[in-house]
Amino acid sequence: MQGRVIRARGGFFDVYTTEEIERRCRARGIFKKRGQTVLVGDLVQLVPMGETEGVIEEILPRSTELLRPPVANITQAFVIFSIVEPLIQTYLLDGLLVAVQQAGIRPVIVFTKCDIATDQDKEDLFNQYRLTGFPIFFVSSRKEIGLEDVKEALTGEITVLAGPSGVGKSSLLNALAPHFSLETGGISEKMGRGRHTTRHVSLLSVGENAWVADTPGFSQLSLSVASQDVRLYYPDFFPFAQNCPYRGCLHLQEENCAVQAAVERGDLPAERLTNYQTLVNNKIEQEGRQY
Ligand SMILES: Nc1nc2c(ncn2[C@@H]2O[C@H](COP(=O)(O)OP(=O)(O)OP(=O)(O)O)[C@@H](O)[C@H]2O)c(=O)[nH]1
Ligand SMILES: [Zn+2]
Repeated sequence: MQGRVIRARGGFFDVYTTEEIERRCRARGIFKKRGQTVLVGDLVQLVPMGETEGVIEEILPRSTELLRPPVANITQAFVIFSIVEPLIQTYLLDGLLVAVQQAGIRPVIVFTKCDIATDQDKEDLFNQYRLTGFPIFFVSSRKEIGLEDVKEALTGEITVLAGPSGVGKSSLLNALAPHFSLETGGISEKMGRGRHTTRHVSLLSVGENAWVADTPGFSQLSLSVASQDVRLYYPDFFPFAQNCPYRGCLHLQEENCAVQAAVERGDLPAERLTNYQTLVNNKIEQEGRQY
């Protein structure tokens, strides 16, 4: 029998099985000997025991593996930013898009709190990210705008949420699946998350064959990409970068850089390039300090 590990606690693993029930499982001792750990998100082979228990016999190959939170087989990351309150910082958004792709995970851009943003703001953001080809959603958890489209995007996927504090990640999860009643507003939750409390990641069911990790992932700190590789995560630059005078053009100050030319013509959003250049320059500086 197969199943998906959705929770790990005190040496037990809760596995959602093909029978569509949860079984509380132990892992075979052999994993420890091999130095393997069962992760939340793992697809496992198990032997059922009784009505509600089982033993995990095998971990099936993982497509992705995150360290923070420790979760396997994430297929997509919702990169979540509010447009206002707090005001969007596109530099952080662009950095998260790079970090997510670097982990082999597909980014989905979600702009929250649409109820308090202007149409002009939404249009500008849409135009800024349209050429990346990543899916873009505009939602309001408070006014229940755009939630159906988001639900559809979650189907068949294991999703992790990423984004700064206060942008409405918990509110979005609550709006999608009200039975979670996650704490929102930050304060009480942050106190519960004190330095000494261990946070366990769980997968929450947000519909049939749709799972979301309850602990956000990725941060600016997790971005370990080399300066010359940043450009590999800018699909909106690709069609123009082909015409740069030489391979390996970093699109910084190079003469006849086709990406810079595209921005000057208005074919690429200027902010995408300036954020990119800041990121690359910061990386170059960091690398310089390491030697
Ligand atoms: N106007 C408006 N406010 C919202 C919306 N969604 C969330 N908020 C408010 O934004 C604040 C932060 O929401 P949370 O859901 O706690 O944000 P979070 O991203 O989970 O924050 P952290 O737990 O700190 O990471 C709360 O005061 C919410 O009431 C929305 O759609 N519209
Ligand atoms: Zn270039």
